[in-house]
Amino acid sequence: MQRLVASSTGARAALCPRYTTSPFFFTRSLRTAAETVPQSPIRVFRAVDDVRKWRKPQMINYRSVGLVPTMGALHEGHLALIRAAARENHHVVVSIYVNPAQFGVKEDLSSYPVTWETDIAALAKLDRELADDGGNLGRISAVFAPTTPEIYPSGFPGQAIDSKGSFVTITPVAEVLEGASRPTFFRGVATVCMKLFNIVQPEKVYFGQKDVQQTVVIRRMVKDLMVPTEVVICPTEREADGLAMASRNVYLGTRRREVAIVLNTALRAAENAYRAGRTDRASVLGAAQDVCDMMLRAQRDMKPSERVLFEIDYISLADPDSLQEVDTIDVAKGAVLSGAVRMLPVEEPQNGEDLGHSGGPAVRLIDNIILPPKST
Ligand SMILES: Nc1ncnc2c1ncn2[C@@H]1O[C@H](COP(=O)(O)OP(=O)(O)OP(=O)(O)O)[C@@H](O)[C@H]1O
Ligand SMILES: CC(C)(CO)[C@@H](O)C(=O)[O-]
Ligand code: BAL
Repeated sequence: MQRLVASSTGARAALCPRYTTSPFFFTRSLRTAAETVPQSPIRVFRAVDDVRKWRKPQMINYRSVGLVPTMGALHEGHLALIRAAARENHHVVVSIYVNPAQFGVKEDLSSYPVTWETDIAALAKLDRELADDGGNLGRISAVFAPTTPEIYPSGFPGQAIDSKGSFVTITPVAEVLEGASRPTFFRGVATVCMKLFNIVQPEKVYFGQKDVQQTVVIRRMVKDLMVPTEVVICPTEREADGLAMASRNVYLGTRRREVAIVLNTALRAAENAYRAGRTDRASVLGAAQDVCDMMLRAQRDMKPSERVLFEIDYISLADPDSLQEVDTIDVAKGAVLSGAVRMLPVEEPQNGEDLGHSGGPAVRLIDNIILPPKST
């Protein structure tokens, strides 16, 4: 039988079994319970220090960690990266952080989809799947979802081009293509990725081919700044019609979703030209341009209440290492075909029409196809 001790601690012990007269246990029991994703053992870390405390023993015990950086609004593309990381690492850490520094001042930071509850439910479900599959080395051990003051301890430097702060810049590869349209984008990406790599200290980091220039920038950063991690690139996951999965697809709504395939259709036409033996820029990119022109003409022939207009930002044929434009494809190296399209808001929205997330603003989508080397 438990004896009640006549002290204030003892009185509390009678009311609540978590309190005991042992000073050691008393101290421990007052600690806040670690946050986890509901119905899963996945820890949720908000603070850099907590990640470091968790990481240290893994390092001492030679347990490998794979990091999957994301901005949340998770879809199958993200889950494929996590699956790849679980196959190759004892622990997977998924970061979810909408990094304001990579958004231009006029970009969609304020409306970027934030779906924390569905994201963590998807992670819990995937983690159970990973546990049941004997082919995996590890599972999802943690989600790192920091706040902006945590990630920018000296204060957030701002989103402006001339912001002052501690930045990582990777030039010239970050200045072309996406970097030309979004001048602060890769400065923000490289800076936050360097921070994430320093915090988590992963053996491997996982990125999607969908953001091809990002993969080139991160590889270059890791190489030039001697970051001790391996960059793994996973293939682009696509919808059934070929549209690259992307968090921003939720902005599209039904009408624009059908036409959003234009970029992938154009890139595939260019790929076919290469496969058919064309290596000159005019033929390869001409095939893509023809598709864009034809699809835009077809939309312009429709009523404003039914059509979808779009603007091609760029379609590029570039060297795979430098991302500089090429006039002729060096078949020993192959090339990167990439592009960006701006889907304009629909005209004359109809009553009850699904316009997409946040009322269907203009949305910029990217895609790419790697043209592989050919043996001569
Ligand atoms: N369809 C996809 N297939 C494979 N990887 C993807 C895909 N979409 C995104 N990723 C990768 O997931 C990681 C996190 O990307 P992010 O959270 O920005 O999602 P996103 O879908 O690219 O968002 P956005 O719509 O803003 O471009 C990146 O490495 C990105 O390349
Ligand atoms: C790599 C990344 C998570 C950095 O914020 C982001 O650019 C993304 O989601 O691709
Ligand atoms: N995946 C790209 C993130 C961005 O556009 O900000």
